[in-house]
Amino acid sequence: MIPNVLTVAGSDSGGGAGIQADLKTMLALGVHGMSVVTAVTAQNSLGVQGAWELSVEAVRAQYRSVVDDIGVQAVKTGMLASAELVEAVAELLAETDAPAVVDPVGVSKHGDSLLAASALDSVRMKLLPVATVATPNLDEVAQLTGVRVESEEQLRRAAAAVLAYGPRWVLIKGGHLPGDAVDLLTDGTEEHWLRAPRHDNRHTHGTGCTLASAIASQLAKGRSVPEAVTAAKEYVTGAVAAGFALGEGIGPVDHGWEFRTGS
Ligand SMILES: Nc1ncnc2c1ncn2[C@@H]1O[C@H](COP(=O)(O)OP(=O)(O)OP(=O)(O)O)[C@@H](O)[C@H]1O
Ligand SMILES: Cc1ncc(COP(=O)(O)O)c(N)n1
Repeated sequence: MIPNVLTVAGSDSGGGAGIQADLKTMLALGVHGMSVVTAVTAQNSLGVQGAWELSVEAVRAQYRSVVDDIGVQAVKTGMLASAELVEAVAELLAETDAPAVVDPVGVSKHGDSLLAASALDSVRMKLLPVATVATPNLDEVAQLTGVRVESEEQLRRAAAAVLAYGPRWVLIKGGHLPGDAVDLLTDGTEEHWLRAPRHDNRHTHGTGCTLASAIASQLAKGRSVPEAVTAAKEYVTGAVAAGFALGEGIGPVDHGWEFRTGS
């Protein structure tokens, strides 16, 4: 049986991040991808030119249509835009019997805000507690916990601060630190350091979305959290290495890099 994976996220018209990145990743990893659109963005390699969020009613209806009939083996969340949407999605996740990968998307790679400042408390108190794995980057860690990370050793402190809000596991993404691309996965007991060479490629639009939906895809296939994150890290590292020079600015990672190898 092919597992079903649901992404709850924003649309990126440029196709590098958000819903589009998630569905491409799911196809590449052999699962059936489905989507709940939370917001529509006008976006390209230069930045976000506009964003329009959907109503709570529209988000709930999409979610229920998928879950009630088709069923899901894992859910991934990305851009949720507002406190109302964060709270509605947290409630839906709490009712769903499947692992949830929560990417607490705050700002785009260009610095455009994708989450209202007034939603941060809802992320902390409602969304993080229902996450199987939360995957903040260093800016999101600082926004949510006040912990600033400037070196690998400080990733531990960041992880503890996020775990205090209740996710089962946290993956702190160190992609914005200099040197190797090092992430720390921990549940407060076990620690897994995921290290990959940094690819000197500016086409990294969508790395976070790609990693989180790859984790959800692997969890849906029945892998444990450490196994899923290890496989997802390999996939995103290959996608960054292959990144596309599309547009005038930051191009996307190549979600289909494995199909193109050797062609
Ligand atoms: N230049 C790079 N080379 C290799 N791996 C990278 C590079 N940049 C980021 N990564 C890896 O990509 C994954 C996503 O990390 P990153 O810190 O970029 O997340 P993010 O900021 O949430 O992404 P996004 O900006 O797409 O939201 C991590 O596993 C990180 O280590
Ligand atoms: C709809 C949407 N979701 C998420 C991101 C984050 O991705 P990035 O930080 O690579 O711009 C984005 N830019 N757009």
